[in-house]
Amino acid sequence: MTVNTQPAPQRPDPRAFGLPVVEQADIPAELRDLVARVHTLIDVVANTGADTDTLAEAAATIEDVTARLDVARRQIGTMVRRELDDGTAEHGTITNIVAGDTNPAAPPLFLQPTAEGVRGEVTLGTLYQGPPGLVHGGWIAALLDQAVGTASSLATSPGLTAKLEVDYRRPTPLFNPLEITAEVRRTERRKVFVTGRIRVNGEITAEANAIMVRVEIPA
Ligand SMILES: CCCCC/C=C\C/C=C\C/C=C\C/C=C\CCCC(=O)SCCNC(=O)CCNC(=O)[C@H](O)C(C)(C)COP(=O)(O)OP(=O)(O)OC[C@H]1O[C@@H](n2cnc3c(N)ncnc32)[C@H](O)[C@@H]1OP(=O)(O)O
Repeated sequence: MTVNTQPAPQRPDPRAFGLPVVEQADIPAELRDLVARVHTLIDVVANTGADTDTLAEAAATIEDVTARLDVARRQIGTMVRRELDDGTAEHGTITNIVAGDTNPAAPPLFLQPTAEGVRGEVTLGTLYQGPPGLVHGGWIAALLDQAVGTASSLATSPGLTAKLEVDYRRPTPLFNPLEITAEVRRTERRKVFVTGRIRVNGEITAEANAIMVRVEIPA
């Protein structure tokens, strides 16, 4: 059960904001496959030591593929509706940099409701590297922002991050499963106070305290 510190305000339908909504189940398997392959491609490109002929040939091929795909773009702000394990649903932008279904640059981090709030696991490679072998601090903040935002949205209603304070306690390593959790502490009018944590092998490497401000629902 999700923590509800006061009666849940009405959940806005993104269509009330003029945003299109795609059902997660309606995203074609071919697009998911493409996204996964491009995610691998980005990682390979970032780390390649291939010879210059191969690099030039690859660039030409990718230019061609890019032109073939860039024929029809989704509206900015397109949302995806995802069914969650507890039978509820959430909305997020389809290209969200942390969790977007169609974003090849996203890790992606999938969060599910728990008794306390939300929880997810993700393992990051060198695309997310800051110091050698370690996750970039900005990405640590991004993962935590996503977690506190989702916990707040599910427990109350969607909002924007007004404040995100991150304590970096231990280096967060690449290539290790990261456990990401967040829980709502309390609410005050439109403000939602949320704590988020990243753990590696049970040890907290980063902790965030955030204030989400719930968006007003248009009349
Ligand atoms: C917008 C379209 C939404 C569509 C909705 C539909 C569905 C969406 C669903 C999805 C979301 C689901 C999951 C989310 C996943 C990930 C989350 C990522 C989150 C982000 O990546 S998000 C981007 C970064 N984020 C911003 O881009 C915010 C920029 N900012 C502003 O847009 C304004 O600043 C705002 C809106 C924050 C407040 O503005 P405002 O005018 O609405 O409200 P106001 O100023 O009156 O503040 C009200 C009360 O918050 C207090 N307060 C305000 N700021 C504070 C601060 N910094 N520290 C402490 N308290 C603060 C005041 O003191 C007052 O408190 P009090 O009630 O006590 O008076």
